Amino acid sequence: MTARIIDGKARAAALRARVGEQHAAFERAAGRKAGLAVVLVGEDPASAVYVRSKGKATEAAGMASSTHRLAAKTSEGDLLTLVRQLNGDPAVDGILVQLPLPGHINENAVIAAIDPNKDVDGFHPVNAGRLASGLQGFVPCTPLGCLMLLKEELGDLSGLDAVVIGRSNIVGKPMAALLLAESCTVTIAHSRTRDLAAKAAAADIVVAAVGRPEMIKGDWLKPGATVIDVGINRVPDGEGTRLVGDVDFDGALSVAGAITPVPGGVGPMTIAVLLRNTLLAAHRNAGVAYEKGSL
Ligand SMILES: Nc1nc(=O)c2c([nH]1)NC[C@@H]1CN(c3ccc(C(=O)N[C@@H](CCC(=O)O)C(=O)O)cc3)C=[N+]21
Repeated sequence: MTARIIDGKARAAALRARVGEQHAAFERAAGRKAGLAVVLVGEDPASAVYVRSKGKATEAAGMASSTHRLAAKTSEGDLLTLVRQLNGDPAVDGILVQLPLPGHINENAVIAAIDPNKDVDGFHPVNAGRLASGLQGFVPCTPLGCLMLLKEELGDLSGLDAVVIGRSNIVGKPMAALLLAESCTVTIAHSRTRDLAAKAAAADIVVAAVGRPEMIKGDWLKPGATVIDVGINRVPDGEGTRLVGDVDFDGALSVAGAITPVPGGVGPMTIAVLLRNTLLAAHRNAGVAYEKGSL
C-alpha cells in the first residue's frame, strides 16, 4: 500500500481563496479592510522569507498588510512600545511578532504585551487558556492548520488514538488541546518519552513536531495511520541543502494511510490559517457578524 499524499499546498490555496471571498464581504460590511501587522526583529534570512510570504499572502487576500522591520539590537522596551502602538491602532486587527526574537529580548514579555484580541498567532496566555478551557479565542495557526487537514482527510475524529510528538507552546500543546476537543484519546510524547516507537505504533493519528530531521521511522507506524509532519528541517544535500520533515517520509510511504509532505504540507496551511485568524479578528474587532463555523 502506498500512502495518500495530503496536498497541503492545494488545501491552503483553497482556504486562502475562501478567506479572500469572505474578506470582500467583510470589507463591504465594515467599510474598511482587515489589517495584519507583522513585526520582524533582526535579519535572520529564513524569518525574512516567511515574513515576505505572509505579507504577499495577506495582500493577495485583499487585506491590508504592514511589516515593521527592526534592527537586531532593538531594545525590549522599544519593541514593547511598538506593540502597544499597534494594540491602539484601529486599522490593525492582527499582530504577529515573528519568533524567535534575539536573545536579549524576553519573548514571553513581548507575547504578553499583545492585545489578546489581536493575537492572531494565539500565543498569548489568555488565548492558550481559552483554548484549554474550550472558550472562543485565537488558536495557533500551525496546529489549527493540521487539524483542518486531519478533518478533511478523516472526517469525524472522535475516539481515534492520537500521538503528538513534541510539547511546545506553539505546536504540541495546542495540537493536543485541539485533538482532545475533537474527542481523540491524546498522548503527548517528548524527548523523555520511553519507547516512542511503541507509542507511535498505537496511534491512528501521528503529529510530529519535534524539530529533528527524519526521526520518526516508517516501521514505527500503525499500518494505515494518518501522519502530519510539522517539521521543517534544512539538511545538507550534496553541494546544497534540502528540506526534510520530522518523519522519514520514504519509509512512512509504504505503511501510512496518508501523510503530509515537506515542503508542501503543513507550512502553507500555517500562512492560510494566519489570514483566516486575521479575518476572524477583524470581524470581532469591527463588530461585524459572521456565521459560526464559517471562518
Ligand atoms: N510569531 C510567529 N508565528 C509563526 O507562525 C511563525 C514564526 N513566528 N516564526 C517562524 C515560524 C515558521 N513559520 C512557517 C510558515 C510557513 C512555512 C511554509 O510555508 N513553508 C513552505 C516552504 C518552506 C521553504 O521552502 O522554506 C512549505 O513547508 O512548503 C514555513 C514556516 C511560521 N512561523
